[in-house]
Amino acid sequence: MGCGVSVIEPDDEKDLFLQGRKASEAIERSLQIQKQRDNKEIKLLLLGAGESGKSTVLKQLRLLHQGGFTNQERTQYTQVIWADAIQSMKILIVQARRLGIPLDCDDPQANRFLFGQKRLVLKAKPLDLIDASLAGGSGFLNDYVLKYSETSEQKRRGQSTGQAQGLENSSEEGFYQGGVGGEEGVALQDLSLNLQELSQGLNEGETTNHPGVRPASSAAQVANAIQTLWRQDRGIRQCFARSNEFQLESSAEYYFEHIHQFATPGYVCSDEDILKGRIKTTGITETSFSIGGSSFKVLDAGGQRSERRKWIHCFQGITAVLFVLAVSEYDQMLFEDERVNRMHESIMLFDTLLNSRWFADTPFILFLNKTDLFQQKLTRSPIRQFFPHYQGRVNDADAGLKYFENIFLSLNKSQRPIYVHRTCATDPHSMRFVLTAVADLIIQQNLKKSGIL
Ligand SMILES: Nc1nc2c(ncn2[C@@H]2O[C@H](COP(=O)(O)OP(=O)(O)OP(=O)(O)O)[C@@H](O)[C@H]2O)c(=O)[nH]1
Ligand SMILES: [Mg+2]
Repeated sequence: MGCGVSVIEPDDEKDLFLQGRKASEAIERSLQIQKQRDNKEIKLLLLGAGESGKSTVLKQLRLLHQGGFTNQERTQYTQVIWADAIQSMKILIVQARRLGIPLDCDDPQANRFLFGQKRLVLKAKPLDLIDASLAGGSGFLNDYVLKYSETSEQKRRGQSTGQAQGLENSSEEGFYQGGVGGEEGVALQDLSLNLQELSQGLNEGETTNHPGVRPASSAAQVANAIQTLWRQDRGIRQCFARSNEFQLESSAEYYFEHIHQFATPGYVCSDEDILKGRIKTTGITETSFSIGGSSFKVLDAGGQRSERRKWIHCFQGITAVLFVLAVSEYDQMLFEDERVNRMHESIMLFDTLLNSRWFADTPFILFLNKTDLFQQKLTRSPIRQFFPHYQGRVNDADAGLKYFENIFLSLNKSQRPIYVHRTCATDPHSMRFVLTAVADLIIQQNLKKSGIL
């Protein structure tokens, strides 16, 4: 904010009262100028739980209005996706064991080849196979280790609660605490997924005796092994179909289908890869756009619980809130706390934000996102199993979406309309229409608010 300078005339020099008055007038003028500037700029705040698709929506805006992504981002995503792909396949192998799903690759007698491929994947060390500096340096490494260090599930949970700063007694407390009750009686699932231990176990005596396993495997070999397991092992597919029962990247299937490209040194991600890739947002990013002659500032906030305590810092002067709900996650648990259903978390979050004093006059737009994944899972994961009040048919996507939409709309305690869109944030074609409609709506609302319409 710029500060005006008050000019002191010679006659006024000794008149302290006049000097003071001029100084406050100058400050007042400068505040007015700032306010006018703020009124002109549209501030759109993206909120929602972790992994709901906020940053993907922002990526679509960048494709539409900013010419897309930089080369540095494209190489960064190659590294991150490659590492996530390896780890995602490891997770499927280990989870299959936990869930009692027999894997074709588990039997060295029946299928020596697949067995060898499994060993290759389990022994692969993603951090040795990628260029960590291109992936985002130490920030990436910290997040990455936390993300995949299964023994830290409790730590993840600890980080998501009890660290409230300055909001302990406020009514907004709910949006970072998650509103979850006591821990009594809740058994922590031991996923037996400490991948480090797993790799150590392998190193102790399992390295030399099996055909197909080489001590040091190249990226191409690991990629090949992932592709083979994905295509040929029926147990891996069965386990994937039950991935709502554990934590797996939303785009794991895409990574496996395109595994060789991510393993190729020097590969530069396409727009589609970047839309499918995931880098968790930490803090709040601000991106400016010019849309339809209006200046937009889009604020993208990290949605995981530990990130939400930062939200309040950007609640002032918001023109509209765009709340992103991953509607497909009605059968999944939070990454931060595997006792809590993701849909329940989003409902609580939306309720707290929509009815908070901060946004009493702010328009809300609700994206029912990940409709593609929603549609795909309806039959294998019936909504009624998780939401017993649901009356619609099992595979009726429209009824399912309407059901969740009504739950969210029923939380509205004000007269404000809530604008709802069904979205697949990774699809540039449909998002172009949705985002154009949203921008038009916000521009109109802003003009009305500033008295121009
Ligand atoms: N299939 C599918 N995947 C989606 C969709 N929207 C987002 N994703 C994927 O979901 C993952 C998470 O998306 P992000 O945009 O990073 O989620 P976020 O809300 O920004 O997450 P935080 O930064 O942790 O708050 C990414 O791998 C996206 O590609 C969708 O509509 N369909
Ligand atoms: Mg994000």
